Amino acid sequence: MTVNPAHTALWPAPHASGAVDATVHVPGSKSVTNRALVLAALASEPGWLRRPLRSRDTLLMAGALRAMGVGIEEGIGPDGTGEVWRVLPTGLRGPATVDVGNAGTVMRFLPPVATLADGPVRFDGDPRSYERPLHGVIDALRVLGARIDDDGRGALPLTVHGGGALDGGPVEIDASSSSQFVSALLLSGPRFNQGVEVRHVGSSLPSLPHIRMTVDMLRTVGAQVDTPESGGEPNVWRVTPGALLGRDLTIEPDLSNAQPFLAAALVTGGKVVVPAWPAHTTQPGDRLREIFTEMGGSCELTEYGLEFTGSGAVHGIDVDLGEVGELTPGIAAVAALADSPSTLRGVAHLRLHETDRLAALTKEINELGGDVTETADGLHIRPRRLHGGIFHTYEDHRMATAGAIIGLAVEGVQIENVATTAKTLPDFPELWTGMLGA
Ligand SMILES: O=C(O)C1=C[C@@H](OP(=O)(O)O)[C@@H](O)[C@H](O)C1
Ligand SMILES: C=C(OP(=O)(O)O)C(=O)O
Repeated sequence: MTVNPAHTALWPAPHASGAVDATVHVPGSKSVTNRALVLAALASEPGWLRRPLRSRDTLLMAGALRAMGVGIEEGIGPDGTGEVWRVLPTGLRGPATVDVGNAGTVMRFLPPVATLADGPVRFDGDPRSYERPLHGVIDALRVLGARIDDDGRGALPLTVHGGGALDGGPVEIDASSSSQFVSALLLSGPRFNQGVEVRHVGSSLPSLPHIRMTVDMLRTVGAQVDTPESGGEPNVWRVTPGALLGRDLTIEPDLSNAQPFLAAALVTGGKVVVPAWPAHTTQPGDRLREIFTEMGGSCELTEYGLEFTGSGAVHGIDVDLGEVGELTPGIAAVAALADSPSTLRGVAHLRLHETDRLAALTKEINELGGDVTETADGLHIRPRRLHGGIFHTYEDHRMATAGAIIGLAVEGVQIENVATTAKTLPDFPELWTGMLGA
């Protein structure tokens, strides 16, 4: 077996010698970019994405759509203000091969798209992608009329035998392991002959803001969507069949990727400004304004962006993160440095994310001298004096950024495979050292 040297490399996490004071331009949102790509590919006319995120997950999405015949031209905007991608939809083609990497958005959002292709589309990905839940999408698509070959586990790898169209209609799913099952079916829903009606029948449903993001973006491209919030039944989303418009969309900064930078202000008692923080957004990262304020900071949202200031004190928190699970690693890192214990709840489904995030956070923080225990649905974190050591990342971008947060306050932390941040934030090491003025 060959070992990728990048995966074993150790990155000395910079220690902050004082309060940070920086403006950090955070690249575009992964979740918005990948939804925008899918919707543009399904539209009946060309569309544009301004300031898309260029990272492993979004390049995998673009590559997969290209493999199915979609034109995606990458260029620079006429005003020189950043990247613009022009998406030229076509009749979707098979045979095609899709590499999903370890991108939840690619492995879940694209099998429904592939049912519309005129031939087989083979899906494969990183070893971890075989373990991540996909049954909600596979089973639902079969009910809606699709032919899918998998190995019987309801997971990757698989082949969707696109027939050029899909009946669609009503379907029940259990999306308690991932909100992305619901988003996946809704995003392609307008292109199914009968649209789609998704009824979630599971015990809980994580990441609701991400489902709202899907609904909002569908409506922006002209789809008609009925939701529990618009007066419909609880846990039922209905998408009417119809053509989608090509739009000119500007992608918001990734607020979940803003997290480590805001955390830096919090743990060093400094100040970080994130320009272009949206006044209204469905991104879960917007909840950081409230969560990090409760943990000791304060913030001001202006037309320019978000200014977040640490007070010098960091407090523990008792919080249900079920709606904003992807914020858990960064919150756990801050909680390990706080002046009181924390309980993070509602995130059992994180065991099936990029890695088992609850186990990984527990192990890595404890190996630096911490006192973290796993609960059935989260973590108990009792802050202790931490020491340096290797912080393993398990090919999880948010483990790497969590380790960097701890490294600000604890000397001698080394992050193994910081390059794994390329999943959603390839510039992380440069942005981090830039913030610290190094
Ligand atoms: O739809 C999306 O863009 C996402 C939904 C969430 O997934 P889960 O509901 O599987 O947690 C989130 O954690 C992931 O980072 C992005
Ligand atoms: C869970 C995450 O990613 P994915 O889209 O692969 O599910 C994440 O980014 O925290």
